[in-house]
Amino acid sequence: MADGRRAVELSARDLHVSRGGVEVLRGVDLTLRGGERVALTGPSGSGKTVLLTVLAGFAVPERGAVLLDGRPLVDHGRGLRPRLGVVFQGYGLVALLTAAENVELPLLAAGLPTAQARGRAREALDAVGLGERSEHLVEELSGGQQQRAAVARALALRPDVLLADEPTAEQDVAHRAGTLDAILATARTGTAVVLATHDPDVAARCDSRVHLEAGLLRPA
Ligand SMILES: Nc1ncnc2c1ncn2[C@@H]1O[C@H](COP(=O)(O)OP(=O)(O)OP(=O)(O)O)[C@@H](O)[C@H]1O
Repeated sequence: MADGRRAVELSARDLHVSRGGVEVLRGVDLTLRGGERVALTGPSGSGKTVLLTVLAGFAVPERGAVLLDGRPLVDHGRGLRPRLGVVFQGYGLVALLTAAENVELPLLAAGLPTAQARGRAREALDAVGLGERSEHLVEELSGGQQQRAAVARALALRPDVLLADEPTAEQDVAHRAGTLDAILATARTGTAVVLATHDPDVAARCDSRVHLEAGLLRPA
């Protein structure tokens, strides 16, 4: 591993998840290793977001389990959060903080010294082309800029696993390429990346593709 991190393995076993009385996931299996970049495709409403939410530990499956390095997510306790970077639709940014403060927040929560958190935030914001806007409040940013701030927040964590839900959907062509480059580059330091996307060009840039349909995941 380039920065000394050990290889990670995230595995989902026989996931069954219902939403609104419908079984959205009907026995999903997935194994993801450090350095792998996997595109998650599937029709709108097929359950990509639901799957990412379960992989992130934000929702619990009715059946099956998600294991990080062989242990259930819940067993990792507070140590789990800095290991998982997430970019979800809606972004979850704090509107009255600046972009930089939003990126620094989880780093400080993970115990990083302030100067180091600032440095990492700056680097991540630069990587997604948001350096010049870093001192702006989130509420002053456009939708696309907010999405890039959310990507920067996940990148700055240097997570073992990066789960991203259509992370370039709001971007123009130039920013789409740059943001995608920044996300995919994390695999070089051992991060495992899952990228839900409707964009065939984005899917093509990943190492492998899985397709979710009718509750089941298959290679694409
Ligand atoms: N909280 C909820 N209550 C009821 N139904 C839900 C809930 N969350 C998701 N669903 C349903 O679960 C299914 C899967 O939704 P999900 O958002 O995971 O799809 P998706 O593949 O990410 O779609 P898209 O590509 O449009 O983002 C949909 O039918 C959706 O209506």
